[in-house]
Amino acid sequence: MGSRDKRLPPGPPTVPILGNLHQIPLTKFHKKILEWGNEYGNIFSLKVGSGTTVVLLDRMAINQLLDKKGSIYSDRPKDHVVSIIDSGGFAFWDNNAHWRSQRKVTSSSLSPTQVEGKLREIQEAETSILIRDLISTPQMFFEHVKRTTVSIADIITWGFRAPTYDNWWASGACEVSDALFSGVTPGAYPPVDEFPFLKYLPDRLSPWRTRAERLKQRVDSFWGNARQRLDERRRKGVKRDCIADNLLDGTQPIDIPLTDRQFNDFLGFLVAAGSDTTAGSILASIRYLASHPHVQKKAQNEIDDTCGADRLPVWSDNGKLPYINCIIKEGMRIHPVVPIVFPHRVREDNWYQDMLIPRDSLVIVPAWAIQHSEIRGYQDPESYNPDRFVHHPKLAPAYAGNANYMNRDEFWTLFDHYAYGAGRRLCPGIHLAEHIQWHVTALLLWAFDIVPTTNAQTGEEEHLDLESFQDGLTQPPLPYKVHFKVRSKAHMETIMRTAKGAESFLQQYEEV
Ligand code: HEM
Repeated sequence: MGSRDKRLPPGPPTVPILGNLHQIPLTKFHKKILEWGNEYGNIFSLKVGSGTTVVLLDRMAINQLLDKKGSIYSDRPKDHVVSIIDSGGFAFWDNNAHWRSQRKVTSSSLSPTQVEGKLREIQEAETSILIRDLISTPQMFFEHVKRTTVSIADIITWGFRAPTYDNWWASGACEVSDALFSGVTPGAYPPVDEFPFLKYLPDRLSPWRTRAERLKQRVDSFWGNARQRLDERRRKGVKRDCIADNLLDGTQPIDIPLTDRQFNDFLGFLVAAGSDTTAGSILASIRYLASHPHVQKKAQNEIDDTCGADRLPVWSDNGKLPYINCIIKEGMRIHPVVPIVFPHRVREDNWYQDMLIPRDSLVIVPAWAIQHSEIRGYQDPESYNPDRFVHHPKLAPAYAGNANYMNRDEFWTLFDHYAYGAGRRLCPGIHLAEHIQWHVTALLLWAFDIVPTTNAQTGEEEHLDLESFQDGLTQPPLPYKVHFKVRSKAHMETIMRTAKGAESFLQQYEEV
């Protein structure tokens, strides 16, 4: 136990029983992966007890295995603690009929046609409210960004919006999602699956079990409450065009009908997965923009030529604003908010380049490590430079879904990132996430110069630490300060006018 079979990909030396467990850091694991990749190669393995993890830093291997052999590379880890919590909707399920059924509903509800069609106005309206709120209470910009992403997700799934961050649909949903992601983060509980005897210890020696059971109750109770609000609205005869109502009315078909609990978990998880990640990406990007004024200026030149000060950018301007796409892509390259993509599990023994990837191994795509590696394709990877994408400016779905990885990544010349994962588990929210980021980035740069704050006493610019992120499964930035300076009086008037129209459009999603 703990030793490495000679047929496995190479990796750091192991010790009996633990394997490499003692070498896996509890924080900044994504950075350690890059170090190990440089030492042991693009495909290496780690042993934890009886389990094997294979790390793929190799674009071709990701394509050959996760994309091309998706039928065997798309299960999820068998995780005892996650199975106690069991509130992950389909994200934590194996590639089975239930997973396919829920994934199909998600993909069709969040398809490019939907995101650019009936969901576009919701995004436009909520982002113009964001810009208005940044003028009235700029110090609350973390809350405003989170409110925006969670409200869009709430409307699409449950048909309710969150007008302020204090609203239950925003703060409540964000808190329960944070708790869920923290609860399933590796390191939050002992490696029970690799050392199965831990499962049999009594409760008093297994605080992780009690924590998992409490988390299950908390998540269940929160999304159960959302369900009551939905049922109450429907009892009053108010139906809305959202996933919940469409499922209940049968206008959204589903292959395998859901129990009440599955229904609540499914919609709840979509909100959790869609809001925290998107807000984290946007907040990271704002900090890079604040410390790179020339990047803002370049985008603003494009925006000003296209929109002037009398109207906000809208999605149909997309073709004329390619630099906005470059900013989004560089933000997700330099800081993928999920730095290590959730593991995939391989269903049967498989050989790749004379190396065995044994059945039940976990396979990891370390997005951060690949995207921070000069030898894996990014020149000067530590520098924030959206210009690296100017000849490759389409948004991520155009490349991520491409069957030919050379097109996806154009090896050695131009590259796209892995921030949304790979293969059959590729994030099904990718189109929505990219569109929300597009709207927020375009509107922010149209409306404001984003500048570092100044010290009241010395008058000097305050330093922005570009490296301070939360640790865990998702890694949004830790709180920081910036100043949102409205670009002109004309911009201000346009913002207020547009926000008024947005408020009246969004009223249809208020609680009844
Ligand atoms: C910037 C924003 C986002 C990022 C960085 C992101 C990233 C990811 C990643 C890395 C995965 C795992 C992929 C894999 O296993 O290979 C994933 C899965 C998933 N994401 Fe996203 N995501 C984002 C936004 C969204 C949105 C807006 C939604 C929906 C509203 C969403 C829903 C999901 C779901 C349901 C899964 C599980 C898919 C499955 O297991 O089959 N995500 N996401």
